Amino acid sequence: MAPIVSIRNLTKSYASGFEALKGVDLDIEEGEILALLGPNGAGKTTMISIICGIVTPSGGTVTVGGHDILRDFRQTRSIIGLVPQELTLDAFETVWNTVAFSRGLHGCRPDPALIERILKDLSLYDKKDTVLRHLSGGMRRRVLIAKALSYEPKVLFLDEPTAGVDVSLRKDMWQLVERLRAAGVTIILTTHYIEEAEEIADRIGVINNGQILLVEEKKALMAKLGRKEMTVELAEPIGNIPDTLSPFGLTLGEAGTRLTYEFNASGERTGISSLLSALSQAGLRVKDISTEQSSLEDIFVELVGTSK
Ligand SMILES: Nc1ncnc2c1ncn2[C@@H]1O[C@H](COP(=O)(O)OP(=O)(O)OP(=O)(O)O)[C@@H](O)[C@H]1O
Repeated sequence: MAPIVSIRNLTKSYASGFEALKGVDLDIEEGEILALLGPNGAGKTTMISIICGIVTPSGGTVTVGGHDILRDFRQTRSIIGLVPQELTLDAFETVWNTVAFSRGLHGCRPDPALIERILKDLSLYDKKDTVLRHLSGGMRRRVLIAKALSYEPKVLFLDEPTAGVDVSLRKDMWQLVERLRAAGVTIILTTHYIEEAEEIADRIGVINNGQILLVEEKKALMAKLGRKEMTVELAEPIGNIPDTLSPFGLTLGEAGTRLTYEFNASGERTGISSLLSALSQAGLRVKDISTEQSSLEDIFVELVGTSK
């Protein structure tokens, strides 16, 4: 199946001469959830803004649903929803009118039943007649999402949807993203919460200094780059690691009772059983064993750190 969003050699230089995007290539598949991770200033918002028609690209092409974002901007914008980072809402309008008006703006027929469902899904229905300036920041963020959903986009961009929101709203948001995916919506989100990407994304893209460092299935990424560590607690301390254990590349902790073994969790052989028998042959008694896997956060920090 052709990708729903296809980005080729996308560049952006701002008027200041700053190169925010330096030749980005990216395909986004229909129905997937892609999380874009990157430090502040990496170029995430610039990329999303270009796809949504808010910023003009300096070079390259982007198609959405097979349509060019510049030539066929009406078609592409009608299938894209954007929940921006900044809260841009009319403070004196009611929740209902804001959301219903957004649907009209996108040329869709009025559909009060749909608006009602969206507001209920976002726990906003009891606030439907409240003017926006009387809502909390978290509620206003929900209104931004309701606005973007009001015209039933096929592709939804969420630019840091949970920045500054409380834990319960974050969990609600994750559930909503799941429901939208089940309904076939493609979702691209940027986030600084790596835990969020780990929780909901199918694929992870890492962007830094205007370049995509990698795009990979979350599970494959964790398996490929994730290292596992096994810690062995010895019953009695040792001064040195016996020579017979040297092939395992162990490190000995300060107290002489903790041995650490690093292994590749996705490899055919982890070497754990041979290590355990070598320990017993060396006459070392094992008190406890634990393993730890590197998280997406460790992987991200390492990737961005080495690309500087
Ligand atoms: N209008 C502009 N004029 C000049 N430079 C800009 C403009 N907008 C953004 N930039 C610069 O482009 C770079 C990328 O910004 P962008 O907002 O795309 O990053 P981001 O990855 O979304 O960051 P954050 O995580 O902080 O939102 C930054 O260095 C920013 O200062």
